[in-house]
Amino acid sequence: SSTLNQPAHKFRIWESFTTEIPTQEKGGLFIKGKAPFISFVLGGPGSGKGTQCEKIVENYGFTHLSAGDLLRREIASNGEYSTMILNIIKEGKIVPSEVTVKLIQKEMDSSDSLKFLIDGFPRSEENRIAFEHVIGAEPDIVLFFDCPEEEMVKRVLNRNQGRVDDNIDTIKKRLKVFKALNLPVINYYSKKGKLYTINAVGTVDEIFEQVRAVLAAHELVTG
Ligand SMILES: Nc1ncnc2c1ncn2[C@@H]1O[C@H](COP(=O)(O)OP(=O)(O)O)[C@@H](O)[C@H]1O
Ligand SMILES: O=c1ccn([C@@H]2O[C@H](COP(=O)(O)OP(=O)(O)O)[C@@H](O)[C@H]2O)c(=O)[nH]1
Ligand SMILES: [Mg+2]
Repeated sequence: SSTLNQPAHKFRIWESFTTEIPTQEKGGLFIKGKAPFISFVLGGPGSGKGTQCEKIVENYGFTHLSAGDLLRREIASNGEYSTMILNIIKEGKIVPSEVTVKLIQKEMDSSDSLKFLIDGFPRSEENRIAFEHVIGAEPDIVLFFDCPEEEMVKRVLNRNQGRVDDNIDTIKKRLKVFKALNLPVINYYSKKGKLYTINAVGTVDEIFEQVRAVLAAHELVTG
């Protein structure tokens, strides 16, 4: 489709105007001749991002990158940033963009996928800008799971995955951070005409029908 060709087309134009070798960070995906479709998946804590991403993967074969999962994997690896990341997650704050974008970049660069779901990122305008600079791409669409706070709190407290941040104190902090830092990102994509708001209340299947409609409009449901 024309959407899928767009980034590659842009890159070829850019390439013809410069003799410089692109930096390793910038546009790595395009250097490999790939022009993947990228969807960011946003919504407050417990809004159902991860659950719906799993459904999208099952049905349409996207590659799912959960920023939170990548950070939790990094904690478990006991690397140089493990303690720092753990402390930030416990406080419901946002890990420095440098760390998160690097983890996402590593996954994207080592994948041959042409369809990525980036779940729970960008969580701030700083995150968003860092992604644009480092990856050299913007999302094609942004799915926003819109859910009332009481419902999000209820779901997170029932999640039962042993997460250090699924307690009432941290949830309150995360909701504040969501409103202060993530809503501006959502507004940004709304103004750009890339935002698709999904009513995140209802059964998992009811919500997935709305997601399906958005993906169908982008011709992403065939393979
Ligand atoms: N539509 C839904 N109705 C009720 N519970 C849900 C729904 N979707 C997800 N959940 C549950 O709510 C919790 C949070 O969902 P999750 O997908 O982890 O959200 P997020 O990734 O946005 O934090 C999980 O325990 C999940 O099973
Ligand atoms: O890009 C990201 C994604 C997650 N987080 C941290 O990881 C936590 C859990 O994120 P996740 O997306 O897993 O939570 P969810 O919204 O799915 O409940 C967040 O509260 C943040 O502290 C972060 O700093 N940057
Ligand atoms: Mg999640």
